[in-house]
Amino acid sequence: MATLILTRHGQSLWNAANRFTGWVDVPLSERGRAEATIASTKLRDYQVSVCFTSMLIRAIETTVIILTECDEICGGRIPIMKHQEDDKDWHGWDKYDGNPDGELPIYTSSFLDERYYGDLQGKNKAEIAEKYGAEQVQIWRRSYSEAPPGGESLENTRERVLPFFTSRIMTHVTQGDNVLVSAHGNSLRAIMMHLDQLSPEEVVKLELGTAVPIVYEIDGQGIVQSKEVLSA
Ligand SMILES: O=C(O)[C@@H](CO)OP(=O)(O)O
Repeated sequence: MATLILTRHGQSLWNAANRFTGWVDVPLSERGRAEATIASTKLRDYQVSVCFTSMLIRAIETTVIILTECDEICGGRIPIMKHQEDDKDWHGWDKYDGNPDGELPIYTSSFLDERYYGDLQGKNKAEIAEKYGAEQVQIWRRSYSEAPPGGESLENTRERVLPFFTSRIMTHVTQGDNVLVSAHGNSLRAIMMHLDQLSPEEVVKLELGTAVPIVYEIDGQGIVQSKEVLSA
């Protein structure tokens, strides 16, 4: 049995400004950093041995705050960023003869990035709802297969995220490693759709709070045995 912790990043400066963000690399707000610190406290009784985060700074900041504000979760190891090690362009600059047992790897991957929001990126959500109607905007934001103009649908996001999740992340989980994943509303929705066996109709209602950890216990066959949302 292993623990898989999923967490959406803390509030970003564009979440606070109600702007569509997608792949725009916006950092956490002050509140977002505080939310990540609270998440860290909630996770103090868990120990992880490998972490994954998207390439976007809001997810990376959230991971680092969780691991360093309450370092029990690292089990005495030092967290080290491992940037795109799978990438053919990775040039190995962070290679050194260290002590891997004393380190907690944090793998970054663009497969975990937020849904690409296309032409909506940077636009204010309320202004777009005024222009196109609240119903249309809700469909762009939450439907499974309808993509926002020029962007990715949740279905497209799922096609991008799931192969990485099953090949890289679940491999650790089924071997018994406790894993922390920090990502985004829509990339995590895709993962949770798979873990919770949600239909396209059911996933429409799934909303994730900023920096709220979701803790799964998963057996060696990859079957979910329990799920707990560590909300306030
Ligand atoms: O703007 C975004 O990238 C996302 C997450 O903040 O928004 P939404 O909730 O509309 O998917």
